[in-house]
Amino acid sequence: MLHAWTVEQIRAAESAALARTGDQELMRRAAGHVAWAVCDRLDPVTGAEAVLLVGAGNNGGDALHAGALLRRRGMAVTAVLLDPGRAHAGGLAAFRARRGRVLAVDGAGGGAVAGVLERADVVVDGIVGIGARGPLRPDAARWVDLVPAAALRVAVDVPSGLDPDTGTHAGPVFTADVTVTVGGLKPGLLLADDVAGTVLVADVGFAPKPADARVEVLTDLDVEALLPDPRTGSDKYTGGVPGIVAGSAQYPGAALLCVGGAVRVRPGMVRYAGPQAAAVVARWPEVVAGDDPSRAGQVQAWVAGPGMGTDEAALDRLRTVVDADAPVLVDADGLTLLARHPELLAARRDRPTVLTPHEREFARIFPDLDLADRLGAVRRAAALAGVTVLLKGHRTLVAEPGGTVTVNTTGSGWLATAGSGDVLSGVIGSLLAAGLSPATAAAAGAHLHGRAGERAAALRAAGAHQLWDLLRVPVQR
Ligand SMILES: NC(=O)C1=CN([C@@H]2O[C@H](COP(=O)(O)OP(=O)(O)OC[C@H]3O[C@@H](n4cnc5c(N)ncnc54)[C@H](O)[C@@H]3O)[C@@H](O)[C@H]2O)[C@@H](O)CC1
Ligand SMILES: Nc1ncnc2c1ncn2[C@@H]1O[C@H](COP(=O)(O)OP(=O)(O)O)[C@@H](O)[C@H]1O
Ligand SMILES: [K+]
Repeated sequence: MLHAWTVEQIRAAESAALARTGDQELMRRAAGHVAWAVCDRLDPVTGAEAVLLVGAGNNGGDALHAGALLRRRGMAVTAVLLDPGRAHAGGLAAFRARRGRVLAVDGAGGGAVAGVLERADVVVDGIVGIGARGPLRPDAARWVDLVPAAALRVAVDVPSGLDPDTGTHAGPVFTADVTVTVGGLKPGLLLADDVAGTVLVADVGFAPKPADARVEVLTDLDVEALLPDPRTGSDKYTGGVPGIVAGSAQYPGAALLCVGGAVRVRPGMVRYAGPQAAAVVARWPEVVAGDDPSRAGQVQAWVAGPGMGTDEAALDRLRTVVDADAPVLVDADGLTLLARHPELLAARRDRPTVLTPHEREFARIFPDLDLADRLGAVRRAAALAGVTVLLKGHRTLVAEPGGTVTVNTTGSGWLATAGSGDVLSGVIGSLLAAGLSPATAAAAGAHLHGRAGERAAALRAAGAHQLWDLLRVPVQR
């Protein structure tokens, strides 16, 4: 498992290390990682031109020390000092000692900066790191806007303009190919991967405690360990029995897609209870199907919602599963019904429950929560409703009422296809039935679904039903 920490937590861990090791040494270590990230991506290194955007804090100090190292590798390096009087003294001395070129934006050098940036092979962003307050100020933002897209763009610690805690950016932001982040991951880097690029964690000798992290990422190995395959002595019930309430005359395909997700994640038994029983069995002969969830027999977790419609019959089925003792996942039309009947959601408070909205569905159920900050919104939603909330999107987030959020980092745009969410809810239903906790089932399901989406992209396999075959492909080691 990977962990991410807030700025406050990073600062607390850093201050202990500062007392032990001293800030110059930490900075030199951070700079070493930045220089390595640059050299590893350039060919040839010697003779390449780098520009450092240097702010007034220690983030600029990291960049200047990195610039000194790049000079040693034979690069032409120019440091652009955005606040020349306050540039980090130790960093500037190290950089000058290596005969780096310095331009001050408030002096004669200001006019030359645009030209230097235009020619750069590499731009290192040391404008601000975790000391940033609010959106980039205009005097810094103007240089970010001039960074050429063709250059290798390397951010030190955090891309300037990006809020490290939330991944939001209200104004201009340094768009990085690589972010070398110091001491530990920050949540914003996970959420705004389009801004942070590849994230490398620079180990400089301190790290906050994993147990303190409130943001996590599952890895392939974590998920694989959660999915034990059948063993000698297993029977069809030991893997858990999911029950699926999905599909309608209007959306028959949703029943097949959702059931398919459930069947293909774990063997065992899947039940179906809805108006598409005949079609489900025709496609999935292993499924035990009927039309009434109250007469479905033993079910260890219910999934209700994909394409089920929002009429009285759908509402009756939803009431049945909400009243059930088993864990329940509600998706799609089921969420629309919950928004109209908040008493149904209140009835699930503190019981194993997962809601899987996309942003429009989320806004219907939690109209007061601002989705500009998705991490904050999903966390508040879980706390308000007292259930696990999975917010879909390019970065799917899973929040549990205790406040921990799992960020899913697998996936591809090929998942943005009708019915792909139906497959996801079936996958998670199977994992819930297998006994995983709501948050773990949701996060592991999103991870598997995302990997299937990546394989779909590689194979150019269009259509949500293609995901069935791609869900349980063994991890390559
Ligand atoms: N303290 C240390 O010894 C270490 C610090 N490290 C680096 O130091 C950084 C933190 O350093 P600082 O605390 O000095 O803070 P920063 O360097 O991140 O930012 C402070 C500077 O940015 C300016 N600033 C703040 N908000 C701004 C905005 N919205 N627009 C434009 N300018 C803004 C401030 O006026 C100040 O000059 C980390 O991100 C990391 O890169 C690492 O080298 C590890 C060791
Ligand atoms: N651009 C994207 N990148 C990665 N995953 C995406 C993207 N867009 C959507 N997804 C994923 O695809 C799925 C779509 O689900 P949903 O919106 O419920 O669609 P449907 O209702 O048609 O099944 C979700 O798992 C979501 O996270
Ligand atoms: K930065």
